[in-house]
Amino acid sequence: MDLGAKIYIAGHRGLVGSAILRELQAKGYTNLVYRTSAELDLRKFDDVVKFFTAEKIDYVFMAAAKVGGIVANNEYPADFIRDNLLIQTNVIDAAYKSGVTKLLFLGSTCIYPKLAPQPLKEEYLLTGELEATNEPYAIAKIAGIKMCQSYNRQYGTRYISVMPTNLYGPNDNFDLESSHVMPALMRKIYEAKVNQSPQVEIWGTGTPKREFLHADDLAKACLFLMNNYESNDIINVGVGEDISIKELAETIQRVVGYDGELLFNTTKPDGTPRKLVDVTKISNLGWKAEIELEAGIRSAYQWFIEHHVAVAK
Ligand SMILES: NC(=O)C1=CN([C@@H]2O[C@H](COP(=O)(O)OP(=O)(O)OC[C@H]3O[C@@H](n4cnc5c(N)ncnc54)[C@H](OP(=O)(O)O)[C@@H]3O)[C@@H](O)[C@H]2O)C=CC1
Ligand SMILES: C[C@H]1O[C@H](OP(=O)(O)OP(=O)(O)OC[C@H]2O[C@@H](n3cnc4c(=O)[nH]c(N)nc43)[C@H](O)[C@@H]2O)[C@@H](O)[C@@H](O)C1=O
Repeated sequence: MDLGAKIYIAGHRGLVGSAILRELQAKGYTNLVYRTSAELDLRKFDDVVKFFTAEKIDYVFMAAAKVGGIVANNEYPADFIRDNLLIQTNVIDAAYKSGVTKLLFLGSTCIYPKLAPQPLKEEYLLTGELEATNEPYAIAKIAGIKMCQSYNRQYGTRYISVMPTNLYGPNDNFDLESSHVMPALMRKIYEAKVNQSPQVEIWGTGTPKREFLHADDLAKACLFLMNNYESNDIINVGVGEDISIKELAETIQRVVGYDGELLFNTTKPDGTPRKLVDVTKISNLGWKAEIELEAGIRSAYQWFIEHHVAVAK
């Protein structure tokens, strides 16, 4: 991408989109376009086509999606499959119709089979049953991958599909009903400390393992891949290490400074037992994550205190 190329960051206020926007600005890209969902609802095809036609966009980072944690996915499956299919179909098709040079689509590691061998290699896509709690969302993501690949084959486009592991960082969603585990535990453990509660509730058994990548690392990977990756095949982005939810909670307890008891609520779902990604492919291209987990949690927690707690006062 030339520094003056016109770049659209879809979902620029979200966890991933805001990190991509910061990274593009830091690298000197100047011709950046973005819209909030109130300004441009990507579920509305005619509006999306009008936007792409008027803006003459060169590159698209596709970080707009209906996103949520395990319980939100489980309780609102229709919203997750419908909104994601609409958003990604409209953006991919409008990008093609308006002659976009290159597009980066973001999937997720939930596209891999629930019980696939670990670490998850890219070739395991569509080799087994998906995890039930997020199957509709995963099916939408798989449709997005197939749509990019099909447009590349039929129309000669350059659309790449990137599969990040679980993410965290600034502008994450801290709503306890709809968030992922990392922001949820930061908030719950912070509130338990402030309220001097002897216990804090953790969903599930605490035994599932997850891998956590800081959104700033993902943003760097996205720019790297936009500039260096052309294949039709999907590519994983992760750190190559995972920890149990119990270990995650203990790490957050250390960061927050709270030594109460962890109470595991086993009426809540565990989800997939493990989803560690194989990062051999991106490592061989010369990219690796830089932010160590506890340091990343410290900085994300600091962001939470400054933007949520301070604002609420
Ligand atoms: N968070 C994670 O752990 C992971 C995320 N991913 C993927 O990364 C991508 C970004 O996720 P993340 O940043 O976490 O999500 P967020 O929920 O933080 O942000 C999503 C963004 O999408 C925009 N958006 C949602 N609906 C619409 C709509 N109808 N029209 C226009 N814009 C819309 C929102 O815009 P606005 O703010 O203006 O409303 C928001 O900024 C997604 O594709 C997700 O699947 C993959 C793996 C893990
Ligand atoms: C990125 C990925 O994110 C989702 O999958 P997930 O990894 O299962 O999501 P999660 O972060 O919400 O949970 C991870 C683990 O953590 C446990 N857990 C404990 N306590 C809390 C808690 O308080 N909140 C949440 N949300 N989880 C908790 C929870 O029970 C589970 O065992 C997909 O739906 C899909 O969106 C997707 O692709």
